[in-house]
Amino acid sequence: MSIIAKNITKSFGKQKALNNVSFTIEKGEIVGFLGPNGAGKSTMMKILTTYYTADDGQAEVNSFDVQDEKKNVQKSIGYLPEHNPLYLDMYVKEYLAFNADVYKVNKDRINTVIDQTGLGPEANKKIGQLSKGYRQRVGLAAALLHDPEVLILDEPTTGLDPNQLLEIRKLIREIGKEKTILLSTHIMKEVEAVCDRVLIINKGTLVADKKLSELRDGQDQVLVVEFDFRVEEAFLNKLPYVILVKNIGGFVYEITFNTSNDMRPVVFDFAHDNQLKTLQLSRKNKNLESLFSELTL
Ligand SMILES: Nc1ncnc2c1ncn2[C@@H]1O[C@H](COP(=O)(O)OP(=O)(O)OP(=O)(O)O)[C@@H](O)[C@H]1O
Repeated sequence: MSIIAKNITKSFGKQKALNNVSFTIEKGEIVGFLGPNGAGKSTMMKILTTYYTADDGQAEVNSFDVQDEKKNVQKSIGYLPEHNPLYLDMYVKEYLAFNADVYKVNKDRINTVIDQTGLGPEANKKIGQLSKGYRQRVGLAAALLHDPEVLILDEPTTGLDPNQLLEIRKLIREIGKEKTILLSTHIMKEVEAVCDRVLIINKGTLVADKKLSELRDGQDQVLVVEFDFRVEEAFLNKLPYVILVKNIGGFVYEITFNTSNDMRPVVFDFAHDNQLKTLQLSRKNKNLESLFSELTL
């Protein structure tokens, strides 16, 4: 297991930033840490990176305890903080060499991480001359210098334009082939584009831990059906695989089925056989967006 968090609690004065949060992340996973502003994402990341100490609970990175084996945890982690602190007057290579000194990393690694993050064309410029997207690449390159097993990225695409955003996401996916990645964001599309799994946190509490594939191919299927006449809900309950029928106004019903078979033709035939006309029939899948708003509103 690359990351283990067990019952982590952390308060700032009266403000409980994290309340009994537990999760595990396996080697090689790319996990999105999703939550509204102030949910506790950065606090959790800072505990994992040893910047903060939890009030309660225990955490491990790469089998090292974040409290008792800080040095080993730091060696195992590459961290890109939310406000990536770069020295704008330094040249890219100079900055990476400076970091290599701090981490006592062989200078050969500089060219490797420059290649890995696609920084080549900009490597001889001053950081201050780079676009925000390239500055993020510098941050990623610095985080990768000591070849850590785990990358912790705090909102890595904030402030990037749509093209840079796609490029950085692609890069993260590429890096994720070799590393375990935990990245925080409040952009659902980001999680869908990059991650294998999502942890949703709200007001310091973990409210969901789901594989993206489960969300995509989930068993529950929700259909929104509009008939030309009122139908008793008990009548619609006769449909196969039905688990829930809800009238959502007028003659419109939300019907949940527990099957991955497409139920639209079945509902259409059922209506026809019972002298009903189907005015609308659409599939409303439980996607990340609906799950997120259900859990964090
Ligand atoms: N150093 C601190 N001192 C006092 N309160 C803090 C500190 N760090 C975080 N908090 C509070 O803890 C809560 C969680 O903050 P945190 O930064 O972890 O949230 P977040 O999910 O990362 O939010 P955002 O998406 O806005 O970055 C917030 O209410 C925040 O104000």
